[in-house]
Amino acid sequence: MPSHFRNSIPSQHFAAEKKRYVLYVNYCCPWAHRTILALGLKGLGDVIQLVEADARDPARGWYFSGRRGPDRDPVYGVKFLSDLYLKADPQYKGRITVPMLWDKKHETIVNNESTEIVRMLLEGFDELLPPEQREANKGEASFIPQHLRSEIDTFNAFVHEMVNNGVYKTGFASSQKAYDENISKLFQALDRIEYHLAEPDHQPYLFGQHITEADIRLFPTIARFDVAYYTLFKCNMRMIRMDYPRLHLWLRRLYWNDGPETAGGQFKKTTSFECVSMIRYMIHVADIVQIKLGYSSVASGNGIIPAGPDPHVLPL
Ligand SMILES: N[C@@H](CCC(=O)N[C@@H](CS)C(=O)NCC(=O)O)C(=O)O
Repeated sequence: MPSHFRNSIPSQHFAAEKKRYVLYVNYCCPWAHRTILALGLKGLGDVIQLVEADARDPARGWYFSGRRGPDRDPVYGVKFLSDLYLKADPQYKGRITVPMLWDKKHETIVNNESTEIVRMLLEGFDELLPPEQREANKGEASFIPQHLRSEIDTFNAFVHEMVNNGVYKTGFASSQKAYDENISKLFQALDRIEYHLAEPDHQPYLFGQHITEADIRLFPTIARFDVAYYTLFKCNMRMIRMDYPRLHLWLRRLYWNDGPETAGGQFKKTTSFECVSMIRYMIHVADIVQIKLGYSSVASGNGIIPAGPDPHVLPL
């Protein structure tokens, strides 16, 4: 279902301003993860407030439990994310999703579509940053270099459909036929990315020497693959660590890199395997939602967290 709030920053109503916007996330959610990554990599921690809704209620959706994140929304003191959706639009009947970008000035939702939020974070706040951190001044090191823009857009669209969404289509297939079709497409897509990474221009990162938006959008799915999707979503034809040497190296390079290009280790710091149950919310069991527990509750229905793989990400 398409997201409902689709405004941009900067635009006539939504200027890029420090401390005006709040990004609501959950660390288990791969769509939120990409926005948390973009925020961290761009060094926007002082510009945009990051708030975690760490739990999910079967009837009312995401809320602030106080276990990992705050016990109330720090802006309005409400308990449920749905209160903010209804504040933005009292008639709203759509899904209450994270990530969600909130504007404190107009007291409304700017956008709740992760692909668009990522673009805004990467490019829309540059006037507030020091000149050397602005995309226009970074040349080939920018997150979406001019000469690669259409290639990155095409790659992102493919990854979105076949991989980011592909694991869900496989995991939640409601017939054997749908499962068979989706798992086959998913692994064909992973094979294609493995092949893409064989090109000298596509190493060490997806588009060469510098981390781009394409890396940011693929990482949350691949980081969860062996740990959650392989078993719990039955995406088990091949494993990243066993069967995709280039993709595995790409994953570990991003995960273990704590230098300036990852703004001090943003890929590792933002990947929370401990975060409660990635899938629990999908089967409508109320609890904290984190990657491993979350997924395990959904798939098996009994909340048992699998032991492996150990370690979650192998050393570089
Ligand atoms: N198109 C959205 C999808 C976001 C999404 O589905 N988020 C999930 C968490 S991983 C969610 O909030 N689900 C709650 C629900 O559907 O009620 C995006 O990419 O931002």
